[in-house]
Amino acid sequence: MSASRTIICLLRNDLRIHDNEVFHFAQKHADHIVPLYCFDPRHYAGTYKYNLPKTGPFRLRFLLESLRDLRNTLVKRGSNLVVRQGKPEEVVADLIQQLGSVSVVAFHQEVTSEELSVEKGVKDVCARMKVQVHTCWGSTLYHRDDLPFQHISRLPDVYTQFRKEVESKSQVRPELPTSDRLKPLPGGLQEGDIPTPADLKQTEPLNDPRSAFPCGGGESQALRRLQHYFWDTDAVAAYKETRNGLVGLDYSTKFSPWLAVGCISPRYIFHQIRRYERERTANQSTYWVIFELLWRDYFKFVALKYGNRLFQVKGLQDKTIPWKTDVTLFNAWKEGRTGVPFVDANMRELAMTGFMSNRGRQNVASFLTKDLGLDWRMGAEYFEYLLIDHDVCSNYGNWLYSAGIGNDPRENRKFNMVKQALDYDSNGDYVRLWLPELQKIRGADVHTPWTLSKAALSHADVVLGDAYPIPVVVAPEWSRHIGKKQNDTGPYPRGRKGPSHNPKQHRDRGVDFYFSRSKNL
Ligand SMILES: Cc1cc2nc3c(=O)[nH]c(=O)nc-3n(C[C@H](O)[C@H](O)[C@H](O)COP(=O)(O)OP(=O)(O)OC[C@H]3O[C@@H](n4cnc5c(N)ncnc54)[C@H](O)[C@@H]3O)c2cc1C
Ligand SMILES: Nc1ncnc2c1ncn2[C@@H]1O[C@H](COP(=O)(O)OP(=O)(O)OP(=O)(O)O)[C@@H](O)[C@H]1O
Repeated sequence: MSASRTIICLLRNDLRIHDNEVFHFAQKHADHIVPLYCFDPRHYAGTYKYNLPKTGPFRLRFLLESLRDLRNTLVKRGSNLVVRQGKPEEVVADLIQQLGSVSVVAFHQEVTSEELSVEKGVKDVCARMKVQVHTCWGSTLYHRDDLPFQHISRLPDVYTQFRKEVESKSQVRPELPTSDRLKPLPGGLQEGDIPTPADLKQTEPLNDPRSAFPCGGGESQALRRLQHYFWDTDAVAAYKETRNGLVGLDYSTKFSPWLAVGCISPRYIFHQIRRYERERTANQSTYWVIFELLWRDYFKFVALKYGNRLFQVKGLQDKTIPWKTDVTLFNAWKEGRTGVPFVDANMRELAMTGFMSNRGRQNVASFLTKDLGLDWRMGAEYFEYLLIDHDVCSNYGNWLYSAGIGNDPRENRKFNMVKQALDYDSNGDYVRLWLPELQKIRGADVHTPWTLSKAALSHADVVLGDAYPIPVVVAPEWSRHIGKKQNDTGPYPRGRKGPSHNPKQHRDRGVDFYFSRSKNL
């Protein structure tokens, strides 16, 4: 009789049992399976350039919930989650030594250099200890091996070209089946405790009732979210119309935090969409979820193509831009105190909840890079710290795109903060939700407090430069939109003539007002 074979499944961003190739492989080839998660101390150190904490409180809480959920699921299926604190390459070496029966270490491959160096470390240990390594690919909709490009260096630099090629030439693979019972742990192995935030010297975040992402981590929650968004409410059938929303849970899928740690498989989402299209309705909205998931794929493949250039100041285009590193401006941006309400509301939402809409992210990124001229990596690292859904490729890829040194073929694209605010928060409700100090400014005037007269401000109990800042910058192009699309009369009661109805007057007064006050900055 051959000796018992144990396979260690090293889990990282694949915290699920559905459509999980690592488990699928181990179930086929092992007598015993060790599902292993390591709390890698490097994830709790500082970010690369600006030394911000690498894992913030919202993401940590979400991760701990995801691990507890995975452990429950594994226990129900006759297994358990083994948890250790330490570098994966060292933990794996200890386990191989301790168990004596390990034949293979299996894991999903990642694409960026920190993760690749962990993989190299694990491979080196395995080679030394004569244990095989089995690697899988499982984080994208389209499998890396199914891309229609001869080599990753041929990946198009423009998303639309990539999308058209994969959509016409590649197929999304079927999901892998999941076993009802998993092969057990080897005897005598301690599962280990899932740490608390305090064990990792982190704090427990508050629950803000305004959060657009009031959900918990874990595969069960992810599957429930899809059930809700697709099957219970049909919200997916209106996704394209609602996806640019700012308030509430259902304006977009909110799959991103679960996707980031692998609680849900993109292939599973894809096949559920196809089923929904067959059984309920197929429209632009159902397609658009796939369109957005393809952006996520694209940034992973971009990271494969460009390696560490994803993190470098000159970006993918090797462009030298004289970025500033002004800490006062950076702090104003971080804290939501730039004096530009649409930016500040988004930044405060992020700080209070770990989430921000896609519309918000595009705007605050454009503001940081184009209006403030700050090093894009300051923004990317701050997002890395705080975002509940941080995904290294999507985050750095989108930041490069916003900074104009990534995959955007258009030159000098810059968002107009006032136009964006008026288009996407036309009545100012989003801004008032996050900036209570501006609550009494009615309607869309809340987007441009610096253009209001002293009387209007005083009527709304706002003193600029005191409770709310004077803008740190006012871009000339904003004035084109001031006074437009206002559904309300601003801080004036209805029927009384307010100051904001004549765009020209408003513009002139706004600019004068700002520049007269700006001397005090
Ligand atoms: C500066 C900046 C930083 C970002 N950082 C991240 C990040 O760290 N992690 C992350 O998952 N997304 C990031 N995004 C992309 C996007 O904002 C989020 O994926 C989206 O807001 C998540 O909400 P949702 O799941 O409801 O998205 P939906 O609108 O429902 O989209 C469905 C899915 O498509 C994918 N997707 C949508 N838009 C994008 C995009 N622009 N790029 C890549 N994938 C996309 C996501 O997986 C998302 O869950 C960033 C965008 C910007 C502009
Ligand atoms: N998953 C990740 N998340 C965040 N940052 C990452 C990730 N992977 C890599 N990086 C960062 O990006 C950096 C890449 O930048 P850079 O090319 O300058 O590093 P390098 O290749 O180590 O060279 P150098 O020695 O010049 O710093 C890495 O050192 C790492 O800190």
